[in-house]
Amino acid sequence: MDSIPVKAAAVNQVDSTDSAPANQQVLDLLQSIQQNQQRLEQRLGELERNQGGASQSGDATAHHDTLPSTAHDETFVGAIDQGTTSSRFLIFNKEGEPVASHQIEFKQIYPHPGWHEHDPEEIVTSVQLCMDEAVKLFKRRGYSRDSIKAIGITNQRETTVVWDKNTGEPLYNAIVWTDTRSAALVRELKTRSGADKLQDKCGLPLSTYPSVSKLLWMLENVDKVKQAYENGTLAFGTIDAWLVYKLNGGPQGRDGGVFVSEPTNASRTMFMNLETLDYDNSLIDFFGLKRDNIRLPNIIRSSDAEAYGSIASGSLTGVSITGCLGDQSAALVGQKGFTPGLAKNTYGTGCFLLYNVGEKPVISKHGLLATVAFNFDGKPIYALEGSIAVAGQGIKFLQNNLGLISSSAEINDLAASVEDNGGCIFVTAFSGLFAPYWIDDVRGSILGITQYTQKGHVARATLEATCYQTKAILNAMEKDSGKALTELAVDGGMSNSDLCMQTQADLIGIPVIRPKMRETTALGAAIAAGFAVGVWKSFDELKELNRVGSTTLEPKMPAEKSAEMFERWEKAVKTCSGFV
Ligand SMILES: Nc1ncnc2c1ncn2[C@@H]1O[C@H](COP(=O)(O)OP(=O)(O)O)[C@@H](O)[C@H]1O
Ligand SMILES: O=P(O)(O)OC[C@H](O)CO
Repeated sequence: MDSIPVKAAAVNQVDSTDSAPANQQVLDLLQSIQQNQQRLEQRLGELERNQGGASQSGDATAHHDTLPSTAHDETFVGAIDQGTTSSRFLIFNKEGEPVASHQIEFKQIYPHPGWHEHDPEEIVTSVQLCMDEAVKLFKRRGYSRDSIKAIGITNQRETTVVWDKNTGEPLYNAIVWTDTRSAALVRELKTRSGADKLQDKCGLPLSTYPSVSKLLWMLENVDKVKQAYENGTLAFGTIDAWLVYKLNGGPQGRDGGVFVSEPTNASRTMFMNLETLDYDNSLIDFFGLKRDNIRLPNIIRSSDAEAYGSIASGSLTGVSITGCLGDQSAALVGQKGFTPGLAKNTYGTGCFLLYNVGEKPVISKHGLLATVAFNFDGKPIYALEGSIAVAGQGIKFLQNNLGLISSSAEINDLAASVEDNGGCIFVTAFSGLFAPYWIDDVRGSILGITQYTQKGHVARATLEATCYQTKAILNAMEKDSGKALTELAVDGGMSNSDLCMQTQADLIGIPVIRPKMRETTALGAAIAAGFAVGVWKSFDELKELNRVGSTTLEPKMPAEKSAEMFERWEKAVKTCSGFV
């Protein structure tokens, strides 16, 4: 919203000391104009605060009710958050407060049951548009574009893009992390010798989830991809690599294209060795790929002032990209989970619990993943991860497929219209079940339906499904780490639901802490970028960021009741396993 020019000059020209009583009317009129002007400006301020840089579409998850009182010559860091359902760009000040943002939902492509694609070009254009719109808003608020010192990127992980290294042309739609088309291929891989040793090296179990299975499917099924592989022009990357490449200008960028990734993303391909933080030929061999035929992005640090290049076009042309993190690692950083023992759970499209385990990876024996939390300075920090494939996606299903609600936020009223789940359990296994179960022959199933079941029960069961899986993950984490969490930091779109977060606290029996500013994923990317250019210099400096105004949800349900609910969930999982 542009500010209305203040017409103060005419008012100021009236010198009230000269005024004869006959002029009183004029003075009163001028005073009333001045008061109106002030009211108008106040109202404008309010409107902008309410807009708060909020999203332009769908589920606005911006929570910036107050406009930070920052001096306009401050330093800012931009953050691109390229998620599964939307792209956003946020501009943060040094206090970690977003001062402007823009969000766009983009097309979800479901060509067949179990298939899920994105258009790689649309991903890039949505990001560019978000940057341009957020910068417009930023400038309208009186800030200078030159005060944006660096840009960080955070992104949906595992989603796989392949393109021609010479032309920059995508060779197929991006195959999204949720996609299960490679199930048969994965079953075959599991029978190969050495399959049981993979996780020790790369941290992930064989499943349809990591990027490699998506790449192998394309190599088997898409002629253009096969051909590029044979010609040695096949570039493969996760969304971070694709975005950095395109934002730098593609093949016209520096050195014929900036082609980099970093460990929190590269570790999700199954090609990266967790200890060396580099591609491991034994992993690549296992998958039957020829290293020379495939161009893999260089793995660099998550925070780097030079190597990520800079924005080649649009309103931020010339601004350097200096940090990058997969979205779940970024959320851990944004929640300031820098020390071992800290954990966060992000309820987005899926839901991902990351637990900082320190300087050595922990290979799970109980269905969790080992992953890189961040690598800012060459000393990587690792995390144990519990990945849930369907969280907010279940809510979107009720909205888009069943028409039970018309916006995500409505699920809360619908779920609150009933007292409990009425015996209903929704195993939201649209992509099979991920951690800690890793069952790929199960599909979404609603159990326990009777004549008594109402829409509200299904809504409640949808929210509860993520909470049960979180409980199962925490149980596994406790077994792997030998420690129990004492509280759980949460964020992500679905954490907006009080009912869901209360259910979560009830089921896990520990407090759930939700920050006021929930764009922690973007904040994490900004931190990675800001570190590289000295906006922040130490973890200590970040302690106070986003601390004020958090909500704590204490467990209220009797332990026996929550144990009984969880037992029913586990029974439901067993009941529908093996269905496919
Ligand atoms: N008020 C709300 N209550 C419950 N769920 C919500 C609410 N607002 C958004 N969501 C859910 O949050 C998800 C989006 O969260 P977000 O963190 O933006 O995810 P992503 O990064 O995966 O795109 C959507 O699936 C949506 O259903
Ligand atoms: O889109 P989100 O936020 O659910 O995150 C996607 C994950 O990175 C997939 O591993």
